[in-house]
Amino acid sequence: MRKQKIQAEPTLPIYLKFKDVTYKVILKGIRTNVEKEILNGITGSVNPGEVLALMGPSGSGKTTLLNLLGGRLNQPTAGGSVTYNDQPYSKSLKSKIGFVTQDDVLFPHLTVRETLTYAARLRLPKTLTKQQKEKRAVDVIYELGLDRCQDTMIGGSFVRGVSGGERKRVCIGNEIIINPSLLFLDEPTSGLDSTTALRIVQMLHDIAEAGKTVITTIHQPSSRLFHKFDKLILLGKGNLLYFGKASGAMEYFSSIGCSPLITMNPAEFLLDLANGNINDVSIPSELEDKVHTENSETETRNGKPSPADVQEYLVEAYETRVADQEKKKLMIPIPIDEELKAKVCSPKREWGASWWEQYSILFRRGLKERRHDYFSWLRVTQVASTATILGLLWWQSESTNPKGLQDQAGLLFFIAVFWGFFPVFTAIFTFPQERAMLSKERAADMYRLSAYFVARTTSDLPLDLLLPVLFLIIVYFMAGLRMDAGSFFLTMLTVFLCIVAAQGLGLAIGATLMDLKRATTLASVTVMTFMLAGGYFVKKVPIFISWIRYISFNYHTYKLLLKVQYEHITPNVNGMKIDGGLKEVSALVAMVFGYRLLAYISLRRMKLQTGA
Ligand SMILES: Nc1ncnc2c1ncn2[C@@H]1O[C@H](COP(=O)(O)OP(=O)(O)OP(=O)(O)O)[C@@H](O)[C@H]1O
Repeated sequence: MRKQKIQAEPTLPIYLKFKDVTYKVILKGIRTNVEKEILNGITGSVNPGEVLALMGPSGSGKTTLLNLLGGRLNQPTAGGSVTYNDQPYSKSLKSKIGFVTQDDVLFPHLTVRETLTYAARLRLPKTLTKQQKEKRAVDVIYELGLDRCQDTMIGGSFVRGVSGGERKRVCIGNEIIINPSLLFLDEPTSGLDSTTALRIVQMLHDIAEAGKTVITTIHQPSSRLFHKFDKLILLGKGNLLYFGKASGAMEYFSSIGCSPLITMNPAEFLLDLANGNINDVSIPSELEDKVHTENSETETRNGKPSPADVQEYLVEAYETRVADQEKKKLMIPIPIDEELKAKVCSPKREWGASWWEQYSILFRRGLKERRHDYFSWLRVTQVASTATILGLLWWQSESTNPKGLQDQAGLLFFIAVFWGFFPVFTAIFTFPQERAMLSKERAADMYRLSAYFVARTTSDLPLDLLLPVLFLIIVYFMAGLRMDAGSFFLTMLTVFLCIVAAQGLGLAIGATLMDLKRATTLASVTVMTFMLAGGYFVKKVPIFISWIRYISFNYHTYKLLLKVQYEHITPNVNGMKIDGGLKEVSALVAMVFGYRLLAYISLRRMKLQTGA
């Protein structure tokens, strides 16, 4: 017999009501800005124990409405009222809301069990012990039927992992682990076969039966699936075409004169109507009359009303027959006492773990996830083959004569450039996936940004060392650089500082520019400028751009490498004075912190942009 289940937070019954919800976006035009109405006066409600489905054609505003109801679109262009137990949205609700987004944002290299355990440890309240949190993750695994794949990696585009349905269930598990009172799901069944989809919707039904409020968008449900929903909202181009019991939808539409002429899946019929497609659908005389009057003027529509006419008719019919009645229903007070009502608006935000716990969980998770990136054969081969080619080109090079010295300095310059370029681009390319995860987890208040940032920086360090060590061992001995332990380790340290500084710059650029193309362009231009100002090609840099040298990690790395290799034999190489070792080290250390700080500020700003 399995032991008693761990209860996360007790379920708080939440009655969600929304009245005349509107939402607009301002589209920037060449001359003037254009306003686009996305939602237009949506009213409805959903109670604990019910599943509300949002249906409508693509682009009808389902996701926008879901985000608004979930408190994820606090824009000034949103209107109307949304209340939770008759109270407005407050930040404390975040710990009671689960939000499953349309895209499955998960770390591909973690197993199902690891994913849910980390989520449990970060999200469950501090009052539970580590063992209790881990037990809760195991309970959720069994609840969702994921026990057979609990040790399988999630997988992604390049890694084979769990199936689409299992992945979706992991995403749902990530949210139900906190026992949310209010659960939002954006298209939880898209891309799944009908049996798996039915299993997921049945699961939502069971979750609601346990006293939770569930709201889900759904694209094209089968008829079996459609009957699992308690309430339904049908949207068409941002307008409300129906709100009420899902089982009463067909009756309502037949009462306004629209019924299927052949046997049809109700969902298919409703979507056809919302699209204005009335093939195989009987239409009311008012709509037919409209066609006759209009056709006598234009003669264009083969005796059928246009989709816009159908829409207009459905919106009007709802407005005149049902809307007022539903708005009145919203005025009825909810059947819970004041104390429970007040619980949704406590101003305190509670973290599931202390700063140190957050840091240590994120550190371990970062190591586990990114070690696959670092140990990928592609990267190891890339670095090892570059090192071998360099070793062969500079095979046992001499530094005892001026010609040999000049050649060898070229190798040092290349090392400074390679380890300046490579980490910037690695950071830019790996960040988009992480950015999606960061936005999602921060929107759910899983951890502090500072804990994430410090964990990310420190978990990268041991991994950052491995590839340069491999690189330097190959190049150093093949090219015959200065043979003593001190010089070898100082060279290593210099390269390491350069990498950490470059990574900070990559992170900062990646977080500032959301678009990968623009980020890589800016990174190329920046690193190229740093490289050119690095003192190899132009010794006397014009005064007005000489400041670039001070922020160029390539320049300081190159100078330090020269100092480590040739200080004992010559005062300058290619006209570049060998001096100021400590100055260069300080500059590199300052850049390590400076670029990281820039990255942190960019991440903070990114947080504001996503509204998280
Ligand atoms: N920030 C925005 N800027 C411009 N247009 C937007 C914005 N947000 C939403 N839209 C537009 O609003 C409409 C509704 O979008 P939404 O994503 O809510 O639709 P949907 O019903 O969920 O569609 P789908 O089923 O395809 O996911 C779309 O036409 C979309 O292009």
